[in-house]
Amino acid sequence: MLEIQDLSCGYDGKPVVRDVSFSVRAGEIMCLLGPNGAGKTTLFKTLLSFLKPLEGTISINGHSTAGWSRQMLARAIGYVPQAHSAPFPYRVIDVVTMGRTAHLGWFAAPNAKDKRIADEALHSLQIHPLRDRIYTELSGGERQLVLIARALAQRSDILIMDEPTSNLDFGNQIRMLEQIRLLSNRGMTVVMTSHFPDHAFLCSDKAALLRRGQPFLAGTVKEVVTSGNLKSAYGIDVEVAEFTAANGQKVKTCIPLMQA
Ligand SMILES: Nc1ncnc2c1ncn2[C@@H]1O[C@H](COP(=O)(O)OP(=O)(O)OP(=O)(O)O)[C@@H](O)[C@H]1O
Repeated sequence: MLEIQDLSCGYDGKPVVRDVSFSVRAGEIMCLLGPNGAGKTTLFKTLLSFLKPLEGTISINGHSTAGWSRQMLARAIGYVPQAHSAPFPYRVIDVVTMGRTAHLGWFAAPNAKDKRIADEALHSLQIHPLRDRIYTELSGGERQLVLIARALAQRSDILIMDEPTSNLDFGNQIRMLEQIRLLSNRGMTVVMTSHFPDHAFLCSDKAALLRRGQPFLAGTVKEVVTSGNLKSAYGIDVEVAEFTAANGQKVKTCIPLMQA
């Protein structure tokens, strides 16, 4: 569904990220890991066409996205930014309806169908009670869910999520990962970033690792999230452990080893 081949991206002709190739199929989740400044946002900006690729191709359902209008791309890919403070105190329903922009013609205002789709998105995430609340008065976790609802209202098949768990407490991080898993169960393709390799174990089918000055890695979570790869990316010693929980669930986790 989403296929990236030999992609290099960066600024002013200078690559930040080189030779990136991966594919994510419908209903799969890919977790993109990498240290600060490795180029995760730069790669996302390129996937979303805010930056032109320096080399390589991005294809959706076998069609290169080069030359697609912003509207065509927005219908194919929804973007969920980190929960942010909106400059104006919009109501939640208005923020979510903004997700319909890609489907509106020039100067057209959202109609009853757009409002219905926005309401459906709120229901599907079980946050409809927030409908008439003011976005800027919500907690970080609630805002993040509203931004996901906005992307769902966009009705794209692919979701790009920039650190969907940032600013969330421990419980809400896990609830957010469960929510992402539910979206993928409905057939959505999700590419998300995280600063926690455990999140790849918890909810991803695939993982990718951007490392400064080293080759890009992509594959199954088991192939990519290894102690050696994490050490080469983050410069710390990490052990990957597996244990069986009381309910029989097998869980893998990364254990950092302190030097001091
Ligand atoms: N507009 C820009 N012009 C030039 N260089 C930029 C620009 N934006 C980012 N960079 C540089 O590109 C590199 C990658 O930045 P990017 O924001 O993509 O990293 P990241 O992996 O998303 O980092 P973080 O995890 O800290 O958010 C950094 O060295 C950064 O300084």
